[in-house]
Amino acid sequence: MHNVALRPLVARRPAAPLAGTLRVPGDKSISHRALMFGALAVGETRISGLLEGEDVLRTAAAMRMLGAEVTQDGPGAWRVAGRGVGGLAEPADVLDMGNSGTAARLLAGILASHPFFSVMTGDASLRRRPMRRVTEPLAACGARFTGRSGGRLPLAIEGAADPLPIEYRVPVPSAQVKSALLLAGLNAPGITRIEEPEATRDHSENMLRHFGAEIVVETRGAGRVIALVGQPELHAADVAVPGDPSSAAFPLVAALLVPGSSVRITGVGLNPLRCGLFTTLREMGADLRVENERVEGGEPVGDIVANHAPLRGVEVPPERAPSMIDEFPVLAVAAAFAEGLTHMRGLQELRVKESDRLSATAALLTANGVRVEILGDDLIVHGGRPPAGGATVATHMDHRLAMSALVFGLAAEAPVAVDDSAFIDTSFPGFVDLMNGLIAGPAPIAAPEGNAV
Ligand SMILES: O=C(O)C1=C[C@@H](OP(=O)(O)O)[C@@H](O)[C@H](O)C1
Ligand SMILES: C=C(OP(=O)(O)O)C(=O)O
Repeated sequence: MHNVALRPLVARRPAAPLAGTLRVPGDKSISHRALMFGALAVGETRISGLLEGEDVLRTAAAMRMLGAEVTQDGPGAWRVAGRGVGGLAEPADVLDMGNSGTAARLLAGILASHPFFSVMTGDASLRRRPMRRVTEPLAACGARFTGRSGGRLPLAIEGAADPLPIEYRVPVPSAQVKSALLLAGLNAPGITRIEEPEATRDHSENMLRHFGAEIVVETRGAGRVIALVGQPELHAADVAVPGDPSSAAFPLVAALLVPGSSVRITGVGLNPLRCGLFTTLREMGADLRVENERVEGGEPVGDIVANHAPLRGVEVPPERAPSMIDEFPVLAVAAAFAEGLTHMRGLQELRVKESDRLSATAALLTANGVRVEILGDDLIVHGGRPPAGGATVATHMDHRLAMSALVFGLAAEAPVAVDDSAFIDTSFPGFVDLMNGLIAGPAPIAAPEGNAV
């Protein structure tokens, strides 16, 4: 349990369908990277649309502690005056990455190849998450990591004085591990070569190119090999952060589930390595359209229109998992309202997120009257009966569980409560107001009687 006051909420069926046009906050993955690459570039990087969620604010604070000048000019508008590759300075205090796996793991890569001592920690959720997946391969550049049992945070890091380039095949599909190694490779002479057996989100690769690094990406089977030439001069570059498809998932699924709804979400990032949920929902019969497709800041972007439609269960193949890894809790909610079985395969990575999302998602649905099975690393949701609702869901310091449970409550027969909504701010500040703003009449998401939000 964390030590700030809990913020319970309850969601109930709205008096009217969801309708309107909205923008979701900036992409979390791209926001972290814009601040980090900006700090490693020479000159001033200007960022628009930065996600001002807790996770990204932790990265901003860490970059400041490492000597970059990070300034907020207005909502979403930030500037980073960088120190150049290898130019960051020893932090005077512990780097606290809060709830953010991305911030912690990418930062480990940066710290590994800077010749100074640092200590990193995080909140109770992050301190439970595995870090050896980055510290073991990063040690090959000459860095030393000392952590708690299981290699967990807090972690003491002695960065390499003369970092070596790394060659590594990432054993799990993880953009965080890949990105940590690329960040370390930036300050090593020679070629850092990373192979991933399955393609994962490529925002680091795209942004490295955007900042002037030499990087070659080759397809190998279902995966990729990435070769980065070390010690480039990165040049400050402007970054326009698109709306986060992982955040868009919540209003979008809510619109599919609440009868009569029609919602347009503008400026959503449509990187193909992030679009597995949209593909799956279409296969389920969802009425989803993409309009105004365009490229902004090197990433594909479009407006998504979602209209309520009946859904049917589908098989989600394991090779699709990396492209929708954060969307399984909300897909499971959609599956509960679909006709028939939805079988999601190959979800082992869900066990090491902010919570064990495989068992917590199953618990969310079971508590609310939906039949669910976990078979090895697969999740099977039995749809077909109107989900009852009525439970209070334990969210385990996990923003995606909290938002998924509230979306469930908007369509279930009885209201659904969450024990704590505080962590929603890590990725989707303003979520509750934005959802309530789509509905005419009394706010369907609110504090339970007798609780102030
Ligand atoms: O690289 C990134 O920005 C992210 C990668 C994914 O984690 P893994 O690399 O652990 O799969 C994802 O779950 C996380 O929300 C963001
Ligand atoms: C897994 C997530 O984030 P992170 O790993 O950065 O904590 C997420 O946002 O769903």
